[in-house]
Amino acid sequence: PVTQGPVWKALSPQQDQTMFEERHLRYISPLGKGNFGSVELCRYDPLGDNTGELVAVKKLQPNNQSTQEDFQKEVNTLSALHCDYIVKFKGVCYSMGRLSMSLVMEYLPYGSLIGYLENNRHNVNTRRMLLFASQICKGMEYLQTLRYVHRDLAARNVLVASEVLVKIADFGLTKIIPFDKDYYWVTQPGESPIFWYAPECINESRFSSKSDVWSFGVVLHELFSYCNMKCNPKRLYMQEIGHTVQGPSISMHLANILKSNWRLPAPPDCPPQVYGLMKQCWTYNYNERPCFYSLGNQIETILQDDRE
Ligand SMILES: Cc1cnc(Nc2cc(F)c(C3CCN(C)CC3)c(F)c2)nc1Nc1ccc(F)c(N2CCCS2(=O)=O)c1
Repeated sequence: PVTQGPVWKALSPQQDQTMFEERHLRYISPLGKGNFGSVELCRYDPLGDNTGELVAVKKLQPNNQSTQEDFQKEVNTLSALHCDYIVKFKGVCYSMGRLSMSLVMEYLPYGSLIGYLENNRHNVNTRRMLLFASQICKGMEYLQTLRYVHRDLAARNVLVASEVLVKIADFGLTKIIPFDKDYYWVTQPGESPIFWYAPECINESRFSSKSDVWSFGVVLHELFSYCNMKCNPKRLYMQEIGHTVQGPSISMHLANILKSNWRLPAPPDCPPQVYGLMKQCWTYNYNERPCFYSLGNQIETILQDDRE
């Protein structure tokens, strides 16, 4: 007799942990809004007795930028990532009425790194910043091994899970590098965070893990500036470019000052070794930039030295 292979039993909604039924998803409060859509704090409470868990639910804001298809790609991306330093995917919720889908993720109570550092700058010391930096580095190293390019690494997209743990969030712009190349060429650059972009992203829309390394250098700058609005990257670049420059020519001016080797200045009281790391990330030629593995080791070394 022909032996039957394993018969995959279709999971029922209750058994499938990644299916969230809308009727049990209790809205609590808004967490954030942007051109990406909106993120809300909800409690998933199937027992109806408030013992359910808190979750962060991202709803798609159907507008010209992000389409249902992009959102589906974001869901697929996040559901494939399993790393302590990347926000956890929990599932999806289909609201049948509106035929729309929401992305359900773990809820990180401390919010984005920007708000956290602004509100806690007095009790976050160099060691803690380096701990956060090494966690972001490990998350990015994990992404790189899966051939993902984040393309929007910035302090606003890093969330604080606890006093000693941060996680990378928001994979709305993440792309997978095709198997036969080591970069991703973007055709439709939408709202671009150009002040976190490497030169090759500005000039050729060429994205790779090495351009994520450049953005990591800008995140280090934000970290060691305590995400202070007065010296955030956009402000510092615009001071150098000149506030009279407007619109599309900003990226040309930005590309020029980077070409002439101007870089963001060291944040106040920034340890020289840390500024040295930033400068490595901002090497003009992407082939000469360090990889996340090397950056992680250098951060560990600075943490060791700091301990002695
Ligand atoms: C997945 C996830 C898990 N936990 C959390 N916790 C969280 C907890 C919080 F108290 C806050 C704030 C803290 C400050 N007060 C005033 C309001 C609530 C908060 F903003 C977030 N947020 C998540 N996502 C999320 C939320 C909101 C977002 F704007 C963005 N994004 C931003 C750029 C693209 S983005 O979509 O990544 C992601």
